[in-house]
Amino acid sequence: MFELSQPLERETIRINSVNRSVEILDQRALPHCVAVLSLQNEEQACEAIRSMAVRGAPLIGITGAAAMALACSKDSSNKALNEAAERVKSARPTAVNLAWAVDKVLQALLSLPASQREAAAWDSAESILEQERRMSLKIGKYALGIIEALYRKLGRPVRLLTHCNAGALATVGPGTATAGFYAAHQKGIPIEVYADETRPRLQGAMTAWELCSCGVPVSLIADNAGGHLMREGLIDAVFVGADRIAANGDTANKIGTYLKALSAADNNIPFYVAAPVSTFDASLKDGSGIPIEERSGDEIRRVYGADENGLPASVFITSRSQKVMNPGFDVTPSRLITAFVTDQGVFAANELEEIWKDGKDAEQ
Ligand SMILES: CSC[C@H]1O[C@H](OP(=O)(O)O)[C@H](O)[C@@H]1O
Repeated sequence: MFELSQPLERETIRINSVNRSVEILDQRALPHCVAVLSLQNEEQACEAIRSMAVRGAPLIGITGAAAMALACSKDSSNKALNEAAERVKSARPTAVNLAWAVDKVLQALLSLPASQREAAAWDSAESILEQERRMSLKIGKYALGIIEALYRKLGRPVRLLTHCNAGALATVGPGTATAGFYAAHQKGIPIEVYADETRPRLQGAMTAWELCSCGVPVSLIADNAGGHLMREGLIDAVFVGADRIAANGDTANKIGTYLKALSAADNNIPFYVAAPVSTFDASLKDGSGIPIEERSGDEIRRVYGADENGLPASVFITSRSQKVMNPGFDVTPSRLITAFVTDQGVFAANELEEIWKDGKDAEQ
């Protein structure tokens, strides 16, 4: 069993620019089975993103950058790099981090002579990994301020709800939505986390697993229980991640996030979106333009887990021909979001232009 002694850091992906290798933690069978996959080429990296062997907006961005390095090692011509960029960006459409990272690497390479491109591609991928790790840690610092203020006000453990996995498993640091949870726990501020299981891929079970492995008190709940807990006064704040945030603050995140935001608003509970600047998309004025990924219907028809021997297994919970719909994300309007906790500070929706006035890559 893979034991987490501390938030995963650089364990979800390893990029080695010396031996030109990429290894990922295969998340498809977590927490039952832990496997590390070596990605040998761009195609394998794209499949890892499509199949959600790697998942989480920042992490798929980093994996996209690694895919570009693998592609460049094979063929560093303009044509090959541009074609690879389009293939990688199409692996999953909603998280803007993927396109941001791929385009960042592509633009860096096209400005160089072919002889310098391979080394630069691997350096760029490693640099993006390190940048996302620093962003995750900074988000934790700002989120800690919010949680600590709640603790001082309440004088008891702070009860926090989160949806999906915007944790260490979705980044290369202590996560985005969970970054403040880890920071508060490490500072000795008592918290109790409630993690939505998050049908259909049940990423929330991974949130519970990673938090529990680090000693953070966490309860896994059915998605439909979140509103009830809020109405019963059992939740003090909600922290979620994001896949793409439009200029007005409309936020795409895992399906079900919008329902949690509605419940929070109806019960006057603060609702925070935690995300690095790589998740903001200023080119979209609002959330209507955010592409929503439609995933395989089998994710609804089947449940994936482990058999009595701990080996990956799945069972059908519907007829094999059951018609289903499986949108992977929804959009929460900014009016339902209390504030955005970023690596550059905490911003209300009407302050977001502060984030990119110096350019999205304010941190070099
Ligand atoms: C910091 S992870 C952000 C975001 O990504 C997840 O989506 P998926 O598991 O499909 O890759 C989820 O929406 C998280 O909130």
